[in-house]
Amino acid sequence: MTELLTGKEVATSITEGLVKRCADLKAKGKVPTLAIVRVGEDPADMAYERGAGNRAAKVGVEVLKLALPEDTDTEALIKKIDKLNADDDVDGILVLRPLPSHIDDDAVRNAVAEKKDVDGIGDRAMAGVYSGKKIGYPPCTAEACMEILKYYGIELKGKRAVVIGRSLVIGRPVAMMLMAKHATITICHTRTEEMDKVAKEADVLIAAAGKAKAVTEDFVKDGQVIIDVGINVDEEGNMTGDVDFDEVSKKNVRITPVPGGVGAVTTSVLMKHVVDAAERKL
Ligand SMILES: Nc1nc(=O)c2c([nH]1)NC[C@@H]1CN(c3ccc(C(=O)N[C@@H](CCC(=O)O)C(=O)O)cc3)C=[N+]21
Repeated sequence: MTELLTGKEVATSITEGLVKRCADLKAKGKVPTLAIVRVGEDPADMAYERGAGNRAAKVGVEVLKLALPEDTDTEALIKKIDKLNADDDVDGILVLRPLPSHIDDDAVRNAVAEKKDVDGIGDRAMAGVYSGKKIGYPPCTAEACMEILKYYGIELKGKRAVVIGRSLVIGRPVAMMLMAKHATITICHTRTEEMDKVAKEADVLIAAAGKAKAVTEDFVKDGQVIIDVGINVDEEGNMTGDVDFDEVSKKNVRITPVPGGVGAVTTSVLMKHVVDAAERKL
């Protein structure tokens, strides 16, 4: 039987303390504020913006939305970010990515002030994840995966974790965070041979391929825990993960749904980072 590892209760447990912390901040004259910067109208970005907005409203975080046209250039985007860096009211900055290909992603990533980099996109934040030092914030999605595993009491020590995807946004950082919890990690990517066989050896499988239905029945075995990080939006606007859910759920696995899984937790982790950043200012 398939068991769903739903994000809702994980999200609730993360946001529980945040409402009071926000109220306390406001009593001291500080309104915790997140700026969301979006370039273009990618449906995954829009979904995140919507999800984050809803979560922020529940917690008491103020959201400032900045929507820029698809043809915005690197210089103009960095100028906007610099303004937010200098704005004392803004505690956290989330730049939705991937950015359009004409924009210099490296320059933008590192333009966000370290103390406002609540999604850990800058090199300094990444160094923190890789060295295990507390520098900045880890990427929210990677932390969301770890929160789900923790909430459901899934043992990592000595276990085999296979991550599908090597992106800076999720694949690499989540692998480091799994290793920090003493899992033995394998990272698969587009050039991996016999990926299905590698994936099948996992006790915990993290699907972050960035492709709908990339993980089929052949990738999974009974007893596996599957964390589906994918946010794919089809022509009809329906959101699906990277796992072929209908096929995979025939097996005896524990799996996160999409929507209602990792994404739902990501927005809560984001709010936690914003509240942390706001408190550090006082
Ligand atoms: N710098 C950056 N970091 C990201 O983590 C990032 C990004 N850019 N760009 C876009 C993608 C996509 N993404 C989502 C996260 C949560 C939901 C989410 O809240 N989903 C709800 C449904 C929300 C709704 O549809 O209203 C759910 O899964 O239950 C959706 C999408 C993060 N991403």
